[in-house]
Amino acid sequence: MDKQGSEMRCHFFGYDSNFIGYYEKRNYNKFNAFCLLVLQNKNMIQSQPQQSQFQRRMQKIKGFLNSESNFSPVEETIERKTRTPLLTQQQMQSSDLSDHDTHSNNVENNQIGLKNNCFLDEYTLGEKLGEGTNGIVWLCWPKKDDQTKYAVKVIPTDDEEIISMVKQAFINSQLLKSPFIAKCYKLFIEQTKLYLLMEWVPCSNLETLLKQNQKLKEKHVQQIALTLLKAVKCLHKAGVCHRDIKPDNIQVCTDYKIKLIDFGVSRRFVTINQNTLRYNRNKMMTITGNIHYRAPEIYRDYGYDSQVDLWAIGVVIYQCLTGILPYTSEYTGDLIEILSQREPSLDPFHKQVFLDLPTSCRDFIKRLMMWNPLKRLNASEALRHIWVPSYTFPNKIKIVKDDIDVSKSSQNSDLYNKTLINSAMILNQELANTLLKSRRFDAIQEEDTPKEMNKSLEVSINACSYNQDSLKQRLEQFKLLSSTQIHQRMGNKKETIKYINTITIFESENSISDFNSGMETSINVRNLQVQTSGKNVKDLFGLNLCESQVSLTQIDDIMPENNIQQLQSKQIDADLLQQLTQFEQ
Ligand SMILES: Nc1ncnc2c1ncn2[C@@H]1O[C@H](COP(=O)(O)OP(=O)(O)OP(=O)(O)O)[C@@H](O)[C@H]1O
Repeated sequence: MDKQGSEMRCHFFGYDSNFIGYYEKRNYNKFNAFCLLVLQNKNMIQSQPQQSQFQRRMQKIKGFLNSESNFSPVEETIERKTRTPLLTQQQMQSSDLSDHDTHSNNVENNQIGLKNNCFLDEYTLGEKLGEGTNGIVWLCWPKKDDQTKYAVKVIPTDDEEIISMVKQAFINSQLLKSPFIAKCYKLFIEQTKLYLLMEWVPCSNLETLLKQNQKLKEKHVQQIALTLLKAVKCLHKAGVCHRDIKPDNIQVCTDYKIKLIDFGVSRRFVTINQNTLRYNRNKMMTITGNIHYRAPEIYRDYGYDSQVDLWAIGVVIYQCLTGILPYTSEYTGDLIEILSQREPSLDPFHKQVFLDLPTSCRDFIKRLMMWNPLKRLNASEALRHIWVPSYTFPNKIKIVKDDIDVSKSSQNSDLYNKTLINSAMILNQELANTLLKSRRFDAIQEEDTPKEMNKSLEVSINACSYNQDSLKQRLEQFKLLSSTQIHQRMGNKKETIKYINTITIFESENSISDFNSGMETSINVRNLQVQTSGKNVKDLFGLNLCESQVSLTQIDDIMPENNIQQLQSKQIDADLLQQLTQFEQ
């Protein structure tokens, strides 16, 4: 294609029913310039299979046009007020990450929008909605239809680097379809200003809410967490990392459902190798985002991935529930030093405001704020955590209904039961998930393992009487043991894996036999049975098998003694019973 014979890369830009457009990349000193060429009549590709194969490849490439190198400024010959093509949502919808063939209808719809009009020719500006570091956000509406309201972010700039970043952010936003992410409709790039036309989210910002109330009610935070996680799940599925999750970027509606805004520093971490057309997951290196919400791995040399968004969610939830940030310091340098350390800083989890939170909630936050991103929950896993309201109990975990003696349950504390069940569920789920996940890492070990070991874990609940210390100890053992096993497996070590088959919590009016010791225990002793498939596990508190202590969720205060006594007289609650009966397979 290059008449001078110099090497040029050719980039697909778009096509309509007749033509296919390309960018050619040329080097002008340090800038890469692109020429838009309408090169080829599509009909020149004769055979039908060839044409559809070509179109498939083009669709894929088009989806990855937005890598920084590909989206360099376009030198336009057409004289117009806007300097670059106005990118419409319709056009960008074609940036499909899927491997499947796209319907030709979609293809026909994707047209390049070269518009001559200015934003202010088409829209009227209304009141100011907010202000960020990059620009001011205004309410606006089309001149032709003043009933439809939008938000527009006006960014005063002619800096090519910023323009490129905003384009990147805009394109990233086009990949996302979630009710919990504010939509971006159009981007106008003018001589000295950018106009980003967005969905107007007529509600408060989380930052403002926190300033007004300091902290929020748990049930409201649960709703925020649920919708935020759903937004982030969608984001990550599309291969986009937000990288700036913080209260300012979370709009909270009256029902506490959120809309995520501001994709200013978002990044595509999934790209395609244009030669092989295979997906690559890329590590990110740039230190970005608000310092208080930055994950520790952002400061490491080896790069980070989308798990940084989960850390940020952990910090946001911590802040919403306690009214304080987990890591603070008078000097930014000190904060960076804390986060740069290899060893985790557990200070936030020892603060009284944190310890006052319910166990399942603390467990959730700790799992989101794991120092090691590999041990941190991802968005899908976090959505399955018991603390998140839409959590549906996985049918793999079985609780035997007959084991629940309702007549005796009135003596129990429903809260206490919930705590136990929750903890057991979380542990079992964690183990089950890890077993599933780890199968691909250690397939050979799986073969050596008896088949039934891969089956789901079983939880049976009997009515219980207990001794808190004994229970706590047992639960700790189970927790540590399961964590140990998990990390043993994740590390793909060769040690024999000992599985935990059953965890049983039971209560009896009569004396009961302790499974592990075989000792008889008295009436008011509550027991937790932990049955392992192997012999007694020698290194029960095998911290040395784990990469770091922080991987072990601390069960430090299941329930204070006086609370238990207080709650023992309460009836088991109807919801709990219903939940339990749902477990039946
Ligand atoms: N779609 C929207 N609907 C309603 N209000 C919005 C919308 N987008 C932004 N805002 C308001 O404008 C404020 C600033 O927006 P935004 O965070 O996008 O700006 P920014 O320059 O990227 O800020 P920063 O980079 O400092 O986070 C927000 O905190 C929010 O209150």
